[in-house]
Amino acid sequence: MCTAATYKTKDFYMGRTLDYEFSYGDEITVTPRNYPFHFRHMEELENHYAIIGMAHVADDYPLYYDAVNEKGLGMAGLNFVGNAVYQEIQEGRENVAQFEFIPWILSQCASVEEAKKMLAEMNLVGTVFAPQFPAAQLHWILADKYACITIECVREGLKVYDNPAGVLTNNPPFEQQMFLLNQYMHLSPKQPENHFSEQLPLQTYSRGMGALGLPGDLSSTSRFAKVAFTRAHAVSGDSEAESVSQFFHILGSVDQQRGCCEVAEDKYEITIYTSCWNAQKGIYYYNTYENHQITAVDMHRENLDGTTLARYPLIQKGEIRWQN
Ligand SMILES: C[C@H](CCC(=O)NCCS(=O)(=O)O)[C@H]1CC[C@H]2[C@@H]3[C@H](O)C[C@@H]4C[C@H](O)CC[C@]4(C)[C@H]3C[C@H](O)[C@]12C
Repeated sequence: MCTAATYKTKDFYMGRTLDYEFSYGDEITVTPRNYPFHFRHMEELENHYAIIGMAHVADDYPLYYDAVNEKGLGMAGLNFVGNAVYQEIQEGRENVAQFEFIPWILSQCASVEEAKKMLAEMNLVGTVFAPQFPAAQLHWILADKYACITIECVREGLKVYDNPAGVLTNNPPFEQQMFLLNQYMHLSPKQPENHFSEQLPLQTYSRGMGALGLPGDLSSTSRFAKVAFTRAHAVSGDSEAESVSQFFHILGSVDQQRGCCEVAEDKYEITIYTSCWNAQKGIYYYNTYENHQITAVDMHRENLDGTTLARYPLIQKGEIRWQN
């Protein structure tokens, strides 16, 4: 399972949890402007926007999971197993392989508006990067500080939805996730009043009772509701430290602890990493399951006019700060 969200204070932030039972070998990867993208079914792109994000690098190619470009447009791919259906190659269209989708959009679009125009020309195909990497069945959240959309390629074709919740998890399709939110419209951060019965002396006995009924399990629909509620009510100061800290708390509301989601005997899905990027500043923050310290990589500290990838393996080891 995975969860992605957007968040706005003075700056615009976005990020995701990556929940899985194993890691592909993830690295914060900066693709500079002159790294050539050799697309499988389209012309090579020699110059483009710089990108920073989490990727598995194979044969010097950044297989991005989530990323943001220097214009502040960000995108994340989340599992959509059983529902993602890629298209057949078609002459006269932009045939984008699923693993090229994030680089193709982020290298060329400065905004969601621009991306929507590119999506109208796109044919998303299932071409694999290499035999050992079968096509990942994903759907995507794409956002800048003005707009957020969800992109799903299903049996009926490519669907693009406005995403007013600013949240994405996994199955079922996005429209159903949004519909299910109707169930929770009575929830509130304020304490409830007794509408149950005037004849009964009902009282609140604990703080937080306004959100009684907000799900806490790890299913995709429950995480969608939990994080949508948390994000909608999150309050923080405008500073970078307060905003980033609050963002990690928002996604922390759907953190997966080892042992609670068994996917095979003795195999558990966990939150491998949580990311948060400041879209305007091009800074990528993350922490990992064992390392709660927030670590940052700033794209603007790299040579963005270069031709080679800059790669930073995740710092996985946590440290305890002793006070005595
Ligand atoms: C496993 C990751 C998604 C995690 C997730 O959504 N978990 C939910 C589990 S569940 O459905 O709810 O059960 C996805 C997100 C991005 C994916 C990677 C990216 O798409 C980049 C390449 C794409 C290649 O086709 C496969 C390898 C790969 C390197 C992908 C491996 C894997 O599928 C990743 C890492």
